[in-house]
Amino acid sequence: MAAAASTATLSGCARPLPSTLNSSPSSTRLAPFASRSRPRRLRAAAAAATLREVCSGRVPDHVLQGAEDVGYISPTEVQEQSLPVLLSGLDCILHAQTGSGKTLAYLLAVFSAIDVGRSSVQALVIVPTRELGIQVTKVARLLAAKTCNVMALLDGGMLTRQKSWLKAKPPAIIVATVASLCQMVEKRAFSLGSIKILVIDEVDFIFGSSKQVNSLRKILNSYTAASSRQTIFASASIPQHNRFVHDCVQHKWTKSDVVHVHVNPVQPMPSHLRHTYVICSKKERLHVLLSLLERDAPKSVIIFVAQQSEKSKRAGNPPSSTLVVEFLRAEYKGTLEVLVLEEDMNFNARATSFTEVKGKGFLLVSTDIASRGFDLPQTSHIYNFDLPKTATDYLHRAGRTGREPFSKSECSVTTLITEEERFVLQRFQNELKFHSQQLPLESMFTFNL
Ligand SMILES: Nc1ncnc2c1ncn2[C@@H]1O[C@H](COP(=O)(O)OP(=O)(O)OP(=O)(O)O)[C@@H](O)[C@H]1O
Repeated sequence: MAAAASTATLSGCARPLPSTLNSSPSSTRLAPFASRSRPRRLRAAAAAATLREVCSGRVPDHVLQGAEDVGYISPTEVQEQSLPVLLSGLDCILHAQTGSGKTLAYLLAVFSAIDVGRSSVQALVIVPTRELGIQVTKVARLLAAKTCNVMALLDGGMLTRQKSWLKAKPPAIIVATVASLCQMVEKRAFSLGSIKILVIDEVDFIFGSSKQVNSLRKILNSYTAASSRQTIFASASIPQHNRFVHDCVQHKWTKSDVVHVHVNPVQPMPSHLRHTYVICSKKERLHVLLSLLERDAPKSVIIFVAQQSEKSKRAGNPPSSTLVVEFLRAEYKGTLEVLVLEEDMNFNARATSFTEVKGKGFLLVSTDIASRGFDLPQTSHIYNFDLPKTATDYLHRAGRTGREPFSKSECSVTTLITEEERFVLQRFQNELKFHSQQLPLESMFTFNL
């Protein structure tokens, strides 16, 4: 259907659109709710533009300079396709592969919307985890180049101290987790009345969390109103996205002319990842993992484990993370440091693990807490020690590697499964349209249990 529509007139748009909106690559689908029956396409841009050209006149120069200083010269595909929409002030659902550069795209929109001369909270970026919040804050501060304050209101933060800072000198931009934000608003530390732009990153994850969804609805509908702000939702996975676009308008989470920018709709999985799997028994798994690490000699690794169930806790079993970490600390002879990250750790320990993985080779054993938004571009290998629960979880775990946008070097994702789990992995393959190759256990591993 998208191929049939050749131009994007975007009926119902609140503001005049930049001329680049009439010319865009074929992979973008624009589905303004006002004309939902026919998703629209943009025509291909005449020539490759730089990030500065794409943002021309709409993003302050110092912000673009900051971006260039860290090497963001050419826009990634999602930036090229979404920035004309985002910088025109339209509400947007930013839907593109993991590692495709959505963060910079929405932060550029933030800087184009705020007035750094005003002393009020004007932009709010909501993230699901403290770790992702730290990362986004870092990029926002880098782009702000000290022209405005960026505050992180994150779970495990020093909220009492931040409350007085908020009152004394409101930051222009706040990056927050849902719980910490609501706590502050309910304590009347500040109001969201002057918010011009609201971004919700990993939106499907936050909406999918029973703990967070009610608070999120308050942020969207009670503390602020869609009519007085620009709203941006971002994720690599938005299941039933047409339904979601419909709900956005129906529940007034966005305005009615919200635009769905969907890059690579046919192939949600980044193409330069190599997927393999090994079939082994539960008893063999730790040894298989060790053999793979010795064989692959990875630069940096994330090993994903399942979060321990309440039932398993009650039965007094150790969680997978403990099993893997203790085994690797005893048996792994490589140079990478073995670190752990999981929900049950206290925030100081989480912060230490997060800081330590930055900037050096690591072997991080983590639950799905590291699967959303974590940007450690040096990660060359992912191992699923425990099978992810859903195809979406597989997608986000796999997307922690292959994150250098203009590099095509192959990164790998290896999943350890039992014979009975084979069909689950097959289902993920069908849903996400990727191929996974079996590594034969017997020819590769020489351990005796
Ligand atoms: N224009 C650019 N040029 C070079 N590198 C870029 C550019 N934009 C983003 N990057 C880099 O690409 C990597 C991935 O970006 P980002 O974290 O925004 O991805 P994402 O789309 O949010 O992924 P996920 O869905 O996994 O959260 C980061 O390391 C970032 O620094």
